[in-house]
Amino acid sequence: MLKLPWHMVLKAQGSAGDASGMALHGKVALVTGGAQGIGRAVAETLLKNEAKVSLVDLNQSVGEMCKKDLDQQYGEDNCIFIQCDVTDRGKLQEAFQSTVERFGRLDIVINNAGINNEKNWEKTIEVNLTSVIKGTYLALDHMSKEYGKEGGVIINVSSMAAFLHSPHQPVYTATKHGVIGFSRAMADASEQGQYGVRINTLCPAFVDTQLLRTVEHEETMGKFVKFKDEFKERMDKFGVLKPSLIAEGMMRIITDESLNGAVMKITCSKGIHFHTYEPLSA
Ligand SMILES: NC(=O)C1=CN([C@@H]2O[C@H](COP(=O)(O)OP(=O)(O)OC[C@H]3O[C@@H](n4cnc5c(N)ncnc54)[C@H](O)[C@@H]3O)[C@@H](O)[C@H]2O)C=CC1
Ligand SMILES: CC/C=C\C[C@H](O)/C=C/C=C\C=C\C=C\C(=O)[C@@H](O)C/C=C\CCC(=O)O
Repeated sequence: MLKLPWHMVLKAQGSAGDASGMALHGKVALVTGGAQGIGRAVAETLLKNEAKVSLVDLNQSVGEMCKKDLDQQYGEDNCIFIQCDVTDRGKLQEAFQSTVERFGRLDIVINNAGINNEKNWEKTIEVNLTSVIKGTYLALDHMSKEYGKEGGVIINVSSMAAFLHSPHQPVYTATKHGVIGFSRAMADASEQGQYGVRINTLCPAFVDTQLLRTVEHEETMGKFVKFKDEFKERMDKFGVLKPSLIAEGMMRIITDESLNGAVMKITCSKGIHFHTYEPLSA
């Protein structure tokens, strides 16, 4: 397999770039939480690289606006928007099925939808962890060679909160730890079971999206809102990333076929890099 350095192959989002941008022609991606923020950024980069994209999101109005914008930029037949609550197993299953029926295949799944709500912490677990598990299993239903499919790649979105816990978001932090553990275990299962599906995790630091603004509000932070000043100090200290850099990291995971079980970290201080784990000792 010819392996070009990934930056030679892809058009980064938002830049003219002189890369061929043909890397993903004919590929189909499903992005949960794709209507805004990080999900929209990666959807744009996927479309720029000639993939077809299924935007799966709870927010009907924002999702329809996102699709309208992307249609204008990339043509009307290259993305669809499916209104779906990822915590609704049946609806999520239908979203996957509709995507395959519309585009004929599925190659890339990005379980990105997430919330930050310490008041309704059960919902946070449902969206950030349980639905990532559901989305991973549905992705395997449509991509795994164990079911006669052609293989593919899954990106589950965690956070640097899994490496630098904070008193402001204990349950959010727990869900992001869980995403890493589940994804690494599933990557091993995929390798040993010869599913042909690479499963990787992405851990951004602070990113300039709507989610980051929830830290100000009692209705999302509950009693932990009293720690918001410390949280904002931490944001000042570590900096805030652009969604486009997260999209760049995701494209690297998608195009580097050597990556399975990887935990990519993206921070202002170190950019795109990977967490290394000590080998298990007896
Ligand atoms: N913004 C940040 O600082 C960081 C975000 N992340 C993670 O990145 C992912 C994306 O977050 P952002 O783009 O920042 O947030 P965002 O709030 O801008 O976008 C999240 C999208 O997910 C959708 N969504 C929420 N609940 C849903 C549900 N039940 N079903 C379907 N869609 C749903 C929302 O409608 C929204 O369009 C999340 O998993 C988040 O935890 C990780 C590290 C840092
Ligand atoms: C309301 C906002 C919700 C979520 C935002 C996000 O998911 C939370 C992020 C929490 C922590 C971010 C930490 C950022 C750390 C860095 O930028 C590093 O450069 C330095 C810190 C530690 C490095 C630890 C390591 O790399 O293992």
